[in-house]
Amino acid sequence: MELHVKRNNSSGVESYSNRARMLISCPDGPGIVAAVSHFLYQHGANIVQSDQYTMDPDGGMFFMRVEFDLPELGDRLEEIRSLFGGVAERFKMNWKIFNVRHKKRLAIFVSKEDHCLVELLWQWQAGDLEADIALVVSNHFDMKSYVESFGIPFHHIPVTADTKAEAEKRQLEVIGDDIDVIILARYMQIISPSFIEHYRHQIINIHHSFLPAFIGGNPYAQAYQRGVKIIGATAHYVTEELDGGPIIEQDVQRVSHGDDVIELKRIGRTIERVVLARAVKWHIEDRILVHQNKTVVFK
Ligand SMILES: Nc1nc2c(c(=O)[nH]1)N[C@@H](CN(C=O)c1ccc(C(=O)N[C@@H](CCC(=O)O)C(=O)O)cc1)CN2
Repeated sequence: MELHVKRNNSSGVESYSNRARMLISCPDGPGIVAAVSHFLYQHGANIVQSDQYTMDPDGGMFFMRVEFDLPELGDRLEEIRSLFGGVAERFKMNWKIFNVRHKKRLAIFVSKEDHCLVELLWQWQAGDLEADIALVVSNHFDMKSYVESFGIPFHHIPVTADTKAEAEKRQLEVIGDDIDVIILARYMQIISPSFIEHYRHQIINIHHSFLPAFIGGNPYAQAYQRGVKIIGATAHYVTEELDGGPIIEQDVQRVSHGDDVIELKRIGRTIERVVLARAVKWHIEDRILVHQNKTVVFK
């Protein structure tokens, strides 16, 4: 079987050897940007990008994303994190600092539909996804040979209503402890609350409708019955509320009365794969902050 040789999978990460990203959310107030930028200046960092947003300025929330270069980052990151704790405490911040060189590790879950998985594999192979696809998990064998042709481990873990708890236990075992994000690429199983608790806001699903329309199963059939003139897809973080998690990205496409369910699904597949890939890329690039059940996405 021909192995899909990775082209240009460097993704440029090597050229960012001292690049870090910081994500911050906290109660809004004066002086936050000054405190963060002063702290970074004090410790020899050079800010290369900075974005911020205030939700409901009167006593609302403040969100910030900063990219910066810091000499000897690898050796100094833990010290910087420890020192920043004082600033964070002063402003009651939730915050994270990421070393860009540490590529995120993805686990992709898939059932039988291939288009979203294929899109992610193509983008990864082309070097457009700055991450490592550590493994693919599926409750069916359909995608095994295709996944393994990329040199990626494929784990078949069957799931039934009666075996879901055991199956999820096995899934957690094969995932291990160093997966940063799980992508449900048309994985057609409801994830349990206990599994979600392990990976809060680290599981991204693609729902094949323009949420909140047509929640649950068979959204294209629902759309056809409703006689819609637009269909869409929604990428969201998975929560206990089915298809109700924080929305990351959406897109739509016009349709007409002459498009039956098969045609709606065909048109929808292109939307789904593009929307999911955008959401995964933004998560990998640390562009997404979640507050209550909404996201702030610094593009
Ligand atoms: N806890 C959550 N789990 C999942 C979510 C979510 O938002 N929260 N999104 C779904 C994806 N999905 C629609 O996009 C979806 C998938 C599966 C089902 C469903 O009813 N599955 C049945 C089994 C069906 C089968 O075996 O073929 C089930 O799990 O009992 C509804 C919606 C992914 N999971």
